[in-house]
Amino acid sequence: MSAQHFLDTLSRHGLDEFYPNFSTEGITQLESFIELSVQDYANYGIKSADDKRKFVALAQTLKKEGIRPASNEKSPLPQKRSSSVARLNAFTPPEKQARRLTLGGENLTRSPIKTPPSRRLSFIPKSGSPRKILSPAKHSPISHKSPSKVKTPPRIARTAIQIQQALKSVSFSPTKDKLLQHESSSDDEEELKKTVAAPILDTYGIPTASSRSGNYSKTNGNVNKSQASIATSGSSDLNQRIRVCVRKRPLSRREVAAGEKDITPVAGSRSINVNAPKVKLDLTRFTEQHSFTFDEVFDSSITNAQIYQRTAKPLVQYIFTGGKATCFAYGQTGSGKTYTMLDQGRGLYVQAAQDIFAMLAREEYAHLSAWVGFYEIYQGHLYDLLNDRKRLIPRDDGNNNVVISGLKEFAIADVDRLFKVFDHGSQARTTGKTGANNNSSRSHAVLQILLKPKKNSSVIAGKLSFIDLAGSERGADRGDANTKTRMEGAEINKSLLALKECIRALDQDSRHTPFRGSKLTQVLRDSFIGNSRTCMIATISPNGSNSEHTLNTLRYADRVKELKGEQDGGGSFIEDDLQDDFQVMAEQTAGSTEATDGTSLEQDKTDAEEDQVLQADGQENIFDEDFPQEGTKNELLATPTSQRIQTQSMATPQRRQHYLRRLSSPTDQVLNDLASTTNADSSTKPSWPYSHRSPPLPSERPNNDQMLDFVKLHRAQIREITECSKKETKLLATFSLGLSSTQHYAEDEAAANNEKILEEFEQYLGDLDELLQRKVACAEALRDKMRQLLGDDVL
Ligand SMILES: Nc1ncnc2c1ncn2[C@@H]1O[C@H](COP(=O)(O)OP(=O)(O)OP(=O)(O)O)[C@@H](O)[C@H]1O
Repeated sequence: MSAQHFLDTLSRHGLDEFYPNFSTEGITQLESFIELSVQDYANYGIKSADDKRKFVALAQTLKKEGIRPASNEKSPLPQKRSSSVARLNAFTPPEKQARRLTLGGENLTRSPIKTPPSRRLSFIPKSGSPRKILSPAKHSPISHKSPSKVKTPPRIARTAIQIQQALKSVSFSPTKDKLLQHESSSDDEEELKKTVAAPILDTYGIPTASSRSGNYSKTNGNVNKSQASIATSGSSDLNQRIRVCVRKRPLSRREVAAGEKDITPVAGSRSINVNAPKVKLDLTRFTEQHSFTFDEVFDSSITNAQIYQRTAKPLVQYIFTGGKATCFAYGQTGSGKTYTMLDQGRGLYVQAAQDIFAMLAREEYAHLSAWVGFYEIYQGHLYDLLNDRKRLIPRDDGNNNVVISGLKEFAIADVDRLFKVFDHGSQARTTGKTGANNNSSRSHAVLQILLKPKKNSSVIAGKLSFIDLAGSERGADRGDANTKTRMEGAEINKSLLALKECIRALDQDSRHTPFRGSKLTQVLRDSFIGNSRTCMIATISPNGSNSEHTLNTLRYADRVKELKGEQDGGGSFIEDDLQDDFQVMAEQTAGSTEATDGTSLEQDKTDAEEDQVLQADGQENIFDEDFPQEGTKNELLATPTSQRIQTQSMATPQRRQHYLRRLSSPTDQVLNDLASTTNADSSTKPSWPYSHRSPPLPSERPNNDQMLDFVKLHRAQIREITECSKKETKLLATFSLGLSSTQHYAEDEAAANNEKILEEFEQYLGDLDELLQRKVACAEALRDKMRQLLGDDVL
């Protein structure tokens, strides 16, 4: 009986998730399996009574079917495993177990699990059957047609499926494959002998492809030719909710001059392999081969125009149906993110804009106009690239829409105008020189193209965002020399880590997704939930010295690919909101103690330090130019709230007065309104108490959905305001602590300290100002909505 048969049997009984546990211990055949006693099961991660029952039943059935225990001389089954191994299987996620299990000869020897060689070999089928390719449909992450019904198999099961695929397809013989050539050492016999190739591994380290020695060219790359024959050529659905593509850039001149080779052969239109050069401890070189499949893989010869057709174009069409779409590039520095997304003239945004304007020229969309906003996330803060790098604040409008308070948006009529606006913004973007890229983006840049009705520019009828993320690698790897660059790198990585956490949470259907972990994730939130489409383009460098980064990028992309389609906002987020409400209440109760807690004060300090307003570069004023025409005919409403904050300015005393009056006693206001309405016509009972005017027609009254929307918005704003209040309390506590400690200084020390405390005071006021602005923005958002519901003249 073969390992395949064992796995098939487990699958038939719904127990295939345990296969990695068995095979790790060398149990790959039914004959070995039936030797196990019930007590042994726990060692293989079979913990629940139900699972145990199933296994007992399975063993009995097998025995009845005539399966006999393996012969005694063969019985290398460990009677007792070391506790570390038991722990491994009990608590290690299956994909990790699988990874440990299948990292090829090299990694197995390093693994703490000492598996007898014969057992390891039993994992490999004898014959070299042709490799079967996962069908696109099976492998594609989410079908847009019925996302809620499509269930991605849980990782554990998926891993088993992958193993199954591997078992069906793997035709290598480790003994035969021991000596394979390394592409860079073809002329050197000695080197050749020292160089070995491990089987091809997928993301999780599972062998995936035929790696018989015959499939490897003696002189050249290991998998290129063999993989070409197994290429997955079918194209994937362009309209998936989350689409993940990979783009490989060509070798640069510098890399060619340094004798670097392309180690990332593309196999067909959906698969890519990475032949990562490795060195063993004894300095023997070998190649670790990985195989990945995505929705689409673009080889280095593919142009931006071709990529556009397969990535951003479907998103353009989607936003004309009223949706939100995001296209973002992720990858290490110098891998081509900016070139792909925001290259002036060739970037995807240019082609998208051309198509958008072509669509707007159609009669059916004549009522819409296009707007553009451009900002960056640098060191944890948002800066408006079209408005003198003004600090911006992201917030949630209560409908799972991310709104950037204060963002200046410009109406654009054609691509030329967009170029000009973009050009201006690009110059304001933070770039720098890193070890890997002379013109490296040190921030995440977000270019938004919005569709708005011409008659009401406060409504967003479609939104397409292009996000050029900052490089994903560690500062040390970039060869960053100075502290500033390293700090930038740290912040970039913090945000990308937060993004990863969110992706992981979504992937695991976690109850709570930590979108608030960073500004980047706050901004990207609506790309992953609700009525949205997202296309991620993972950019990779092809050369050997970047292989680790390339693998990291591809693994990251693979995670995104597996996001489930059920994350559609809706119910679960309402529940989240409620949960948050309770949390807020609990926190409010505990609020006072928190402020005096030493740990949180320490955190406050860090927060305050992090929040230092960065020196804005002296930018020329965009409004000096003859585009876009600012403020003409009130067309420049950014987000409804933000623009008003800017133009009407809370700073005017009247407005502040008005605002405070409203905030302080809404009930009085309402009662007065009510009284005046009642007095005006005592014979008519006021059916519309908030109104100064005659009651609206029934058709104008808010319906249930609108009221529900309002409640959601209100809840979101309360959350935001509460968060601000908490920060305010911390801010206050930190500052007052510092202030009171000055009283204990001797006179001479006090003078020196005064300077410091003054600085801190300014900082404190600056931070407070920002928090107050955020609160005001919340109140304004609510009022905007109220106006929308009740009419402008009501409030
Ligand atoms: N597909 C490609 N074809 C030709 N040249 C490319 C391609 N992709 C990138 N390049 C070149 O490689 C260099 C680095 O690209 P780019 O600046 O886009 O990298 P990046 O990933 O945005 O880096 P960073 O994160 O540091 O900003 C540029 O000179 C760019 O012109």
